[in-house]
Amino acid sequence: MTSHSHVGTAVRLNRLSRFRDGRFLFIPLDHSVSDGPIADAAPFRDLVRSLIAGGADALVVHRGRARSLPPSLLAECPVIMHMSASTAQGRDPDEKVLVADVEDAVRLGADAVSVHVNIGSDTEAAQLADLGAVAARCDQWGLPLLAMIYPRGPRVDNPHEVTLLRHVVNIAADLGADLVKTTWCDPAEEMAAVVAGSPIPVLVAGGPGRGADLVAYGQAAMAAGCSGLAIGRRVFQHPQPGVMVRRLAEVVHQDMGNSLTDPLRALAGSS
Ligand SMILES: O=C(CO)COP(=O)(O)O
Ligand SMILES: N[C@@H](CC=O)C(=O)O
Repeated sequence: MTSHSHVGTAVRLNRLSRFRDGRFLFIPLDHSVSDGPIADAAPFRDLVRSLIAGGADALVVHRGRARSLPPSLLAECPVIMHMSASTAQGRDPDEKVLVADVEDAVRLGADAVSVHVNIGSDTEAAQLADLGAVAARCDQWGLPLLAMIYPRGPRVDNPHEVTLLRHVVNIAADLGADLVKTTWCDPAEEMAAVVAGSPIPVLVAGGPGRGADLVAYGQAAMAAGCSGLAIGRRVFQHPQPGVMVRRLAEVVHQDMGNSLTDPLRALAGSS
């Protein structure tokens, strides 16, 4: 497990890993702001139930969305409160702005916060300033910070290029994030160099529907040394999201064999 000088941060980082093995399967559901609704209200609650039952380590949601879910449900799985927003309809969808503060997360009972930064965007400087400010606030509260940091914008030719990805994960670490989520590397074997160059655990995002098998994708990421997966669309758009989470949980927590039976049993009971 990651070492951390702040006890609160270390305790919460442990909670973010269901089996306390330093591996993470996060399911981001923040797309309702960036891209549009994920599901109607009642089906959304059912989706959350199935993701938890399937074995997600934590869910990433915006502040208001978390408040719309039953506290009893939220108590079953750590929540990472997302603090950044932009929409596909905006003048510049790469321009992420802060829409919450760290104290909101504390009031919500969240176990961590996340901030999105697009390196190479026209507003990179403001997003970096936001990341640094949130990192300082997280230090005060002992709350882990997940940086979602991508090469994305008019100055980025290839967002999957290894040198660029090595740079962005180091920016996240240098500015004070505890975990970094970025995009996959192309070719995939070079992801190991991204992980090796990062002083903090690296999680890989899913991206929109791609041809390759998602489980194989997860296996390749873990084999490259990633500490986990943060996969949104390809999980919640799957015909059986709970089943897909279960398969990915087996990939992420591969040494936890028998322990996985608990969420699996819960999944069977909820279907
Ligand atoms: O973390 C993510 C969005 O915040 C990744 O989501 P996707 O897997 O849909 O790209
Ligand atoms: N953080 C994500 C939101 C969902 O897709 C992004 O902007 O890419």
